[in-house]
Amino acid sequence: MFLSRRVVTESCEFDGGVLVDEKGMIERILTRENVESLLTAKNNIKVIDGGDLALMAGVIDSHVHVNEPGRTSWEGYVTATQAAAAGGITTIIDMPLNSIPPTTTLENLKTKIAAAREEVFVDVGFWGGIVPGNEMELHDMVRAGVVGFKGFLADSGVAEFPNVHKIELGNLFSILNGTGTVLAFHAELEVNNTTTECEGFDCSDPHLYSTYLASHPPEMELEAVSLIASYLPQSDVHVHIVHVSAAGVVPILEKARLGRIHAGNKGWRGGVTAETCHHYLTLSSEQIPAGHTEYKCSPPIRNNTNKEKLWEYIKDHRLDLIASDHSPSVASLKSSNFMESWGGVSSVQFGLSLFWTQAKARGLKLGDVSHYLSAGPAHLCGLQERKGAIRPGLDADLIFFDPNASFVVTPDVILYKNKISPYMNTVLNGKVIQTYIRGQLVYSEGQIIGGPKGILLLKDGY
Ligand SMILES: NC(=O)N[C@H]1NC(=O)NC1=O
Ligand SMILES: [Zn+2]
Ligand SMILES: [Zn+2]
Repeated sequence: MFLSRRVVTESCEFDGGVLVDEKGMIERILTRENVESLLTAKNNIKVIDGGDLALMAGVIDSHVHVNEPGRTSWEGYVTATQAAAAGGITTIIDMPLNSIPPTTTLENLKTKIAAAREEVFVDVGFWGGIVPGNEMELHDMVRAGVVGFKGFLADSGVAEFPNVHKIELGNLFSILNGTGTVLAFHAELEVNNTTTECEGFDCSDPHLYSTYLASHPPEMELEAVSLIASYLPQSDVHVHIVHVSAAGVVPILEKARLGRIHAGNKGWRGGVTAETCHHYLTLSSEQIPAGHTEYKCSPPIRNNTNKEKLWEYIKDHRLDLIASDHSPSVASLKSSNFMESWGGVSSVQFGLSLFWTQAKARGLKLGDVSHYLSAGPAHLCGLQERKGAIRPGLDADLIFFDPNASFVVTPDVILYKNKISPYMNTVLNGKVIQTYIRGQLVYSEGQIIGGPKGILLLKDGY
């Protein structure tokens, strides 16, 4: 039995307890009064009392690049999942690219599974990847239990994961129709001579962030999302836009969602959703110093006005979930040159505190955290009957969180492999005190507890 003066759900907070069964599932939610009478009636119930700490559903980070096997000097299952546990994340979903092989065939998925098994400290699910020519693999990967597929519309940054071409989109949508899977897009499309290289525009100083920002204008996102939206009327596939940076994407998606709802789509959010990431909600282009490529990601971090617009959409429930897009690399790929450096921000460990720091300052509540960081990603990944909330029948993936504590991001608190961060030496509000997966303690006050207890979220037999 977990006790707290502040049990948090999406819709309310109360003084009470969460009773967990021997399989690690939530059996009952109790008010303090009912806790007292149950404990009086039964004296063999083990009690874990968090006192005034908030008891919340564990975070689900649906967008993490683990990179194992193949680029394990960048990240790996042990370090990524330990960092996740320390950050109050109880499930991550591994992105299909940057590992070698990428998760683009059933065989490759099995290679990933073999690398991950026995190594994970939180539960791990998998995205499959879409590249030109792997259409025949998609149904097999759905049967194995991938949560969905991610494809790019522009260069992915790694050679073994080429992007999908416009001409292939129609076929892709029809192949996935009726499978119930999710089709997620990295939505950037090269427009008006934009390129990721120093071609076609003034690139005199590649050490300035403004040079990189100018090479990835909002139109790249808007055009990509408009193109994807044009396929929605003929399809029932759940479409998800990952890492939205340009706020203008949101109204385009809403129009597409409305169209689908009018056409009778009964799926979650009309089968059209979008996420944004902690870096777009915390950082702005104005503050990025020359040469500091730990801030480089794609799509890029935009200006403060854009950031505040994203927050407006969050307050109005016009975005669906928030993820980290933890995409680390070795330090040697993060030089002072924005045009050449690896694009990816490392943050898997800090998402909850990053979000809470900003959300609290804007008057949001812990229930909003559970909505965007737990329930939303659970829904996207088809895990809503298993994870993402404090509700009877779900896994007891729980955290004790101190919303009033703060800490400084320093190399010694970072558990992911390459200790690079745009948040280095900054103060974050809200501290994860303990993390439990399926009722078992995996992290407590700075320490990982015991060996890997995570499982892989796949269909039976995989
Ligand atoms: N290849 C890769 O991980 N790219 C990621 N990095 C990033 O900043 N956005 C991405 O999609
Ligand atoms: Zn991406
Ligand atoms: Zn990514």
